[in-house]
Amino acid sequence: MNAPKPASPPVLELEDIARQRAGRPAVHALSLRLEAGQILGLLGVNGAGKSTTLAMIAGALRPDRGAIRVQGRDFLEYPELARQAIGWLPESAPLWPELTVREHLDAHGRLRGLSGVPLKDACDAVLERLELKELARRLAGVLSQGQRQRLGLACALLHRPPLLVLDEPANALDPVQVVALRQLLREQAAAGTAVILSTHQLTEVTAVCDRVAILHEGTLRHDAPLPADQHAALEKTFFDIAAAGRTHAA
Ligand SMILES: Nc1ncnc2c1ncn2[C@@H]1O[C@H](COP(=O)(O)OP(=O)(O)OP(=O)(O)O)[C@@H](O)[C@H]1O
Repeated sequence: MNAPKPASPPVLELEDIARQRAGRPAVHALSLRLEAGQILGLLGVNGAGKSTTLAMIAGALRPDRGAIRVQGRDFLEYPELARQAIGWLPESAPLWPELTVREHLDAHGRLRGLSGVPLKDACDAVLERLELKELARRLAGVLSQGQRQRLGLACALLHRPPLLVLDEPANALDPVQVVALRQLLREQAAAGTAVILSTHQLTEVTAVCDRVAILHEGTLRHDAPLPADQHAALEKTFFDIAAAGRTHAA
């Protein structure tokens, strides 16, 4: 008799992670799991700990405590995983003003082990998908905010990582590009990519996420699937959590 196949580990697993910033807890006792093909929206008021959480997942900030596993492997033991398994869009995409759009993509690809034809094909694919083809030779220093954001997204997608970590991905995008981004994220999820994104916009979450987590004062207060047509219910949950925090802080 065949032995039962072991279930594959979640794409991302956070186990009781915590991080202080400037001597104060920014993220506290945070645990969650993200499976292939899920789009998780991380909501929270300013300072709730969203960017700190995403930076820890991306390997840019080390947690003070807890474990981060990507595809079942401990992230702190295998930091190279960060480059290979994760596509990260930080809050403001760090770009070199004197490099062109294509040079950015080329550099990102090389850092992730791509070269030759696969690198060229990957760059062409994201230039096309993010509508950056016409801008390929333009210097990053003269891009508009929305174009910079699209270049940041292209860098995150380039090496086709199984996990996308996107901090405010709709920032600076015009309404047409916001809709295009939603479509892109749905495509990624349909292909099995797991996505975690932070936003202040409840509409972004209800438009594209199938699960929502709400962080408040560094603590996970809500983590639940998000069925379609749940905007009103999510709005109430979010404001109840935010208002309770205000009463507590007053
Ligand atoms: N570079 C830093 N140095 C010190 N403290 C920081 C730094 N960045 C963030 N913090 C603090 O950590 C806490 C969490 O901030 P974080 O940026 O993670 O929140 P956020 O939910 O992403 O907020 P926002 O929605 O405003 O971007 C806040 O109290 C913030 O002041």
